[in-house]
Amino acid sequence: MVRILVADAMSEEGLAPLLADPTIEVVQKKVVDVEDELDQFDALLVRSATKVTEQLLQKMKNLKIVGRAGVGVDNIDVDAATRYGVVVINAPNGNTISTAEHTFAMMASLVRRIPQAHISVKSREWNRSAFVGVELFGKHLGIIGFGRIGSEVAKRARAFGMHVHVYDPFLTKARAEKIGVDVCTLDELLAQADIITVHTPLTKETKGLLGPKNLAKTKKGVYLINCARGGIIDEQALISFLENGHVAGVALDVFEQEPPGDHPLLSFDNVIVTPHLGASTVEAQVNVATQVAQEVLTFLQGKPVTSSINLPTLSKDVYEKIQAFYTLARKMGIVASQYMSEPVQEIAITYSGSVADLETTFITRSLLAGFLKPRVASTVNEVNAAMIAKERGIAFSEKFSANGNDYNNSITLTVYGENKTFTMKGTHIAHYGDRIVHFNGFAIDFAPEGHLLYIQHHDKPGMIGKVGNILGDHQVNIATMQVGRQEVGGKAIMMLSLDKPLDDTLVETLEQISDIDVVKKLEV
Ligand SMILES: NC(=O)c1ccc[n+]([C@@H]2O[C@H](COP(=O)([O-])OP(=O)(O)OC[C@H]3O[C@@H](n4cnc5c(N)ncnc54)[C@H](O)[C@@H]3O)[C@@H](O)[C@H]2O)c1
Ligand SMILES: O=C(O)[C@H](O)COP(=O)(O)O
Repeated sequence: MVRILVADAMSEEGLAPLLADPTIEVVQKKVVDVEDELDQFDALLVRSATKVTEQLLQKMKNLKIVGRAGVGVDNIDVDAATRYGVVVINAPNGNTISTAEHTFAMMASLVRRIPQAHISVKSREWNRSAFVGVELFGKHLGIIGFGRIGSEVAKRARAFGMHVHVYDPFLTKARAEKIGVDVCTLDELLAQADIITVHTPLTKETKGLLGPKNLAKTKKGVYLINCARGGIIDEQALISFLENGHVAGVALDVFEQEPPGDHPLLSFDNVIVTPHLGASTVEAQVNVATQVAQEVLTFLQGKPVTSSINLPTLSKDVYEKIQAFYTLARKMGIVASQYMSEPVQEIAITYSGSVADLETTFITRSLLAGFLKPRVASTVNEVNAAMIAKERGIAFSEKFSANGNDYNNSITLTVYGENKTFTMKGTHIAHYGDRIVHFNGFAIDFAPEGHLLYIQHHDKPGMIGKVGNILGDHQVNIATMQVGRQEVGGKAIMMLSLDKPLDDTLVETLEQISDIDVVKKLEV
């Protein structure tokens, strides 16, 4: 039974596919209420309230995936999740419209002083002259961060007859032209805008982006809005610019610390606030919960997820094309790691023929995960394989060749160890399966699966018989056997597939046969 912890409030309608699955148990409780069972969950679903820290990840030993029902993953230690091999997914566009609409609601409320007027009337006052606002029509709106939400805000601003200026260092000219906005520098935006709204993620670069220096470049009487992340507008600087009257008003949905407690900003009459409500609509919550529930289900069924933060993203089509090579690569990694039972410095992978045209990042990660699995105690998978390889000083590279060299497709793996180099080549043949066609300098043809026994020997009559007799005497049945040699009387190999794993003592017995140089058990 798969167990999923839903740690923040989420739409039941969105979670329906998980709740309806009889193989899944969904527990809707806060982390503190399931402290004793944390190691029993396979998946964790959160919004922004639950902090997915390294400590929590350590406790959730069985965790495979974290689903964020929303956009921002700043409450999740993605690096730690990656190290632990935990996939992190989000629902990047389910709440875009709601947040853009909330931004607009805040903008209109801010310039027309609706929250203040509302409180006044509720206090039985009727003071019309105290609440004279300004129009949005004809005003210059500066949008910092022109992604999903920023661009939806722009569409609405244009409908209101506003002039829209956009600053986003990663915005391509083509996209800006398509949407028809004025793209400018940050300084130009700060100088022109009557109202500034921020829609960036909170990063090293955007933290304090509107701080003392940049706020000083804004027009006197500017209005500011933050429905993105607390800290993009520096709260201390904001207090100074409100106190000196430079900033006419501020609308905040987010804070550096949430909840903000008794924050000085809350004392200003011209600061209007909501408790992180951008995504809090029925529609957005159904959207984001549906997106993560579907993705988690897909992931638990062993299929590729499309909105992962720490995995290469694959469409279903691409996944179907790479699936066979993904499996072949994994097996090649497992075999190579066991054959090269020594420190390794570099792994070079060459994709040839049809596989060279595919998205190989995932295939490479699969190979690395296979290679590292026997060498590391912790979980290793596609999520953290590249990171673990780097941590262990194992460089890896990919090369591509259109020519499949006698095969429609092939993957050649070269492993550079401290004392030797090992090469193998594999191919996937439709309706036949995975085959290893070159192994350690020998042409051969075997399926990389089950209990394999590799023997390198001198090409002499009777070698097969000697090996066969010993295995037979110990009740080890040989399922298949492939042989190869470099030249008559030279070095030769046997690759046996056995019906059960071999004891180490038997390996030692085989090593003692004269003219046998190498014996390796390979378990795939
Ligand atoms: N208040 C809420 O409830 C709520 C809801 C949803 C999203 N959000 C937040 O809104 C923000 C935007 O979300 P989105 O879905 O539009 O994200 P997005 O990734 O689509 O857009 C972010 C944009 O910011 C730009 N950007 C990055 N660094 C920048 C910088 N230094 N200067 C200027 N632009 C920069 C990026 O190029 C990108 O275009 C995020 O912080 C998200 O967490 C808040
Ligand atoms: O990043 C987001 O998606 C928003 O901040 C929404 O957060 P919430 O799911 O906690 O409302």
